[in-house]
Amino acid sequence: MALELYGKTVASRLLLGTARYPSPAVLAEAVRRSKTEIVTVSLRRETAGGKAGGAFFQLIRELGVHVLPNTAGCHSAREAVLTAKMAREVFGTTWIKLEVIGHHDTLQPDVFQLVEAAKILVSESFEVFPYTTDDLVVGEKLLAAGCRVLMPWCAPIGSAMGPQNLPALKSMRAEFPDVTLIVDAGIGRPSHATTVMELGYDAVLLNTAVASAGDPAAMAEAFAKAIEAGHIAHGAGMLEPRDMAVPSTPVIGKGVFA
Ligand SMILES: CC(=O)[C@@H](O)[C@H](O)COP(=O)(O)O
Repeated sequence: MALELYGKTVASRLLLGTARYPSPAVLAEAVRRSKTEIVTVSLRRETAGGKAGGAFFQLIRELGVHVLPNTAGCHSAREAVLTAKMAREVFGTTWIKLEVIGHHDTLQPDVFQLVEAAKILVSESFEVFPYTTDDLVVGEKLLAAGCRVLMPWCAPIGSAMGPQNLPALKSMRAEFPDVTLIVDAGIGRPSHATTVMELGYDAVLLNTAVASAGDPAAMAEAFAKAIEAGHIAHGAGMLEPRDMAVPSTPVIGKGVFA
């Protein structure tokens, strides 16, 4: 079944970041092979970098996918709101992936500033995708602010560590059964993506694991397949692990050779 995000429907459950690719051509090929329909773009990083600017944004527009601008690099609600407004002008979208970084080493979100920024942006008709921790109370506050999607981390951005707290991700899924939940950040391998999709997550957003792979386009395809596999497996109803062996071959009616 397709994924619905603020009224837009997409078939792919992979959202791809656009930073750190060896070249624009490799980025374009990775997007094609992944079959993603949504890419996230850092307005701040690109405008600050100078060299990319307009040409990079032009490339993104030509990919023919939905653009989810992000506020990467912002450290306060004020900065994030300003960046979101610039992104709305540049990309003509009310979607915004809201990142407000609070900790230098872990890039952990500042959840207080995040909630404040979300309230302001929702009141200004933005459709907010908040990058958050796996904290249930923060999740509730973001939903109360008007977010209809939550994007918990599974590990620090760029760490490739994969899910560090599966019980917390499970609780989040159980607590918010009707909310669209997208794991964002820290995924390192396709198997990590499958694991979170098997928990019933709706989608995965990742960047570094694809962009920094030896062959980013091939890795993008691997992630697309892994995410789809996890999604199908969740819907198919998986067995719970058991302590004891259960014979898979029936013993009734077997021949007796004394
Ligand atoms: C591209 C982007 O938005 C990142 O901030 C995002 O959180 C992805 O994280 P990884 O690079 O760890 O996949």
